[in-house]
Amino acid sequence: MLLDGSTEVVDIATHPEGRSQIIRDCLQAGRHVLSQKPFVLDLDEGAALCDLAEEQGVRLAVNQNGRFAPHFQYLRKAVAEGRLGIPNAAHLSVHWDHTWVAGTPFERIHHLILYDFAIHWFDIVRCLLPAAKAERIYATVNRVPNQPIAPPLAATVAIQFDTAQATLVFDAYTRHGPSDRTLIVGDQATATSSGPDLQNQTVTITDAQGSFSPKLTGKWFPDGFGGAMQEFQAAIREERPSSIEARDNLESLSLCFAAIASANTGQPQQPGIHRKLPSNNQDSAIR
Ligand SMILES: NC(=O)C1=CN([C@@H]2O[C@H](COP(=O)(O)OP(=O)(O)OC[C@H]3O[C@@H](n4cnc5c(N)ncnc54)[C@H](OP(=O)(O)O)[C@@H]3O)[C@@H](O)[C@H]2O)C=CC1
Ligand SMILES: O=C1CO[C@H](CO)[C@@H](O)[C@@H]1O
Repeated sequence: MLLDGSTEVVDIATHPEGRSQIIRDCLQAGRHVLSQKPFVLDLDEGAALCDLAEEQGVRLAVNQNGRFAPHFQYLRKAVAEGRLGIPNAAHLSVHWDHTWVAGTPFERIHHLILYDFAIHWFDIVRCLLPAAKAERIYATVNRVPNQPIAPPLAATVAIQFDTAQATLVFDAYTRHGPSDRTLIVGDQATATSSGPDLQNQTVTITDAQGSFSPKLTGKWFPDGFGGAMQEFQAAIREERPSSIEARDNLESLSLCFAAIASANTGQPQQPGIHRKLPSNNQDSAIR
C-alpha cells in the first residue's frame, strides 16, 4: 500500500504496542496519518513522530473521537465561544459496565481504565478548561468486589489547575442503572450533560436568564469517528493544523501518565515529568 502511491491518508487502528513503527513507516512514505488513541507509550517517542511528520510535510493526528461526540462537541463549542464565561471547574463521571473486554487484549492492560479508556476524558477536560494549566494530579485505582476481570475497574482523578479544578470518576463495574455526567462551571453560566450512557446525553446550559437544552443530533458511535476523520481531511485540504494534532495530544497523554504515576505511588504528580508508561502496565493478569 505504501509503495503503490494510491493512498494519501492512513488511519492506523492497531493497539499502541508496535504502532509507533507503523506510524513512522507511513510518515516516511509521505502519508498523512490518523492514529488511534492512546497515541503512544512514550511521550518522547510521540514528540519524535510529530517532528518527523513536520520534516515530511505531512499531518499526524490522533483519533480522539470523543471530542466529536454530540454532547462534547456542543460543550466544547459553548466554552470556546465564551458562553460560560471563564470556566473554573469541570467534573465528569462515568458509571458503566466495562467487563465486555473479557478475553480481549484490553483485559491484559493493568491501567485499562486510566490509560485506554480515560484518555478520552483527559483530552476532553483540557478542551473544557482550555486556558487553565494543569499543575498537579492525584489519582486512585481499585479493584471492586466480585469484579470478573483482572484490571482494576474503579478509578478517580483530581486535577488541580492554576485557575480551575477538575475531577474524573470511573465506575467501570456498574452493572445496573448506568449513568454518565459532565458539569462545567463558568462565571457566566453552568453547563451539564447527562444521560444513561455516552450515546444518549442531554445538555443543559443555565445562566442568569434561565436554562435551555439544545437538540443534539447523532451519537458518539459512529458520529464521533466520522467527525474526527472529517476534521482531519478538512485540515489536510485546507493546509492547516487539525484540532486533533498529535503534538497537542501529547498534553492530554501527559495528564494520563501523571495520573497513572499517582495511582502507582499514592502521591500527587506533576504532568510532564512521567514520560513513559510503566512497563508492567501490559500484564494485568499477574497482579
Ligand atoms: N473510541 C475509540 O476511539 C476506540 C478506540 N480504540 C482503540 O483502537 C485500538 C485497537 O482497538 P480494537 O479495534 O478494539 O482492537 P482489535 O484487536 O479489535 O483490532 C486491532 C486490529 O489491528 C490489526 N493489526 C494488528 N497489527 C497489525 C499490523 N502490524 N498491520 C496491520 N494491521 C494490524 C489486527 O489485525 P489481525 O486481527 O489480523 O491481527 C486487528 O484487525 C486501541 O488502541 C484502542 O484503544 C478501540 C475502540 C474504540
Ligand atoms: O471508547 C472505548 C470503548 O472501550 C474500549 C476498550 O477499553 C476503548 O478502547 C475505547 O476507546
